[in-house]
Amino acid sequence: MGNVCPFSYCALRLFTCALFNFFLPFFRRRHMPAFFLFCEKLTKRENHMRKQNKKQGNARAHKSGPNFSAQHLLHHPETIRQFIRSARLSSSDTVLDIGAGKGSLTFPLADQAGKVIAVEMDAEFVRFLRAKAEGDPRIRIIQGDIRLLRLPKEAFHVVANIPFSITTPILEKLLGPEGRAFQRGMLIIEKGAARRLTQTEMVDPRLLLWRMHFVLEMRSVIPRTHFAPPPRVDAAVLRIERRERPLIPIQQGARFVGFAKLLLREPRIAAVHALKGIFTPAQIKASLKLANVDREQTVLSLSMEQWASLFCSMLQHVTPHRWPKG
Ligand SMILES: C[S@@+](CC[C@H](N)C(=O)[O-])C[C@H]1O[C@@H](n2cnc3c(N)ncnc32)[C@H](O)[C@@H]1O
Repeated sequence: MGNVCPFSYCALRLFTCALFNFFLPFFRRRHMPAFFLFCEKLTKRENHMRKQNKKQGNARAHKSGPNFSAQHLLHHPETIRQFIRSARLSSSDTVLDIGAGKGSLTFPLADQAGKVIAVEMDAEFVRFLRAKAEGDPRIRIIQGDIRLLRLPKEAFHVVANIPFSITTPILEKLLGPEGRAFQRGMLIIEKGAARRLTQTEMVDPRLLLWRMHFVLEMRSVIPRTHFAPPPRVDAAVLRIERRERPLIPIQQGARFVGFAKLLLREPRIAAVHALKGIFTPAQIKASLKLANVDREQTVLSLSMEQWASLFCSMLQHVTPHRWPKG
């Protein structure tokens, strides 16, 4: 600024200021509405595109099924070997591999069992499996959703690394009335789920019912790094074995659930109090004695055998109109 005359500098500033103030209202009136309209249009367009993308995403998810993300393939050779060995299969066994993926279990299973039925929902995996199993009479590959398929009618075992996200529907199918021919299972599931299913204190009537007919046991933990891609959490092996003699009659399942639901409304109170709504005082005394239940023992701490004994006492001694509804 050294050689600029201060007078001309001030005059220039005044002139530009006046020019700006003169044209600004004009610009506002003429161009700003257009500018705002343009911005509004842009935002609308962006919102529209966002909605479209969301719709397409949903459609894709729907088409491929909600569980397609559950593709954690087991790739650790030693874990696979141990897992299959622990299933104790013989050449006369039929094995169901639920969610066969690329067959990391299917093919080694065929070397142990007489027949392997591999179920897989992903068309690409199915193509891969069919090509690899071509000409092998021991392996049958079924493409479909396990939840919608019929289970075998003849005795079968399940040895599988199942899609974790549908653990409950798979168990419902195997351990419920549909799984009449299901004998034994070795299932790889989420570690947390394996813990919940095998803990001694239970508040879920349906789980109690399953355990009237099956023994559930958590075996080894499988680190998440043994899968590709690794799941969020570690997995564990759940062993399921049908009891030689069910603790309650098979056909009384719904009634047992009703009984368990009523008692489990307050799982922390003593069973002697929980039973008051069903049994008379004399019946309570006799049933507790027969089931070997202490007067202070809570509902939560009842063993499987005690549950079964109390339920059977109800069937035997209580008039049906007092039985809790399922
Ligand atoms: C955890 S991966 C196990 C794959 C393979 N058994 C292994 O251990 O490498 C589960 C598999 O189940 C398949 N799957 C997911 N939902 C399914 C369903 N509803 N019915 C059948 N297969 C399903 C997935 O495509 C995936 O291949």
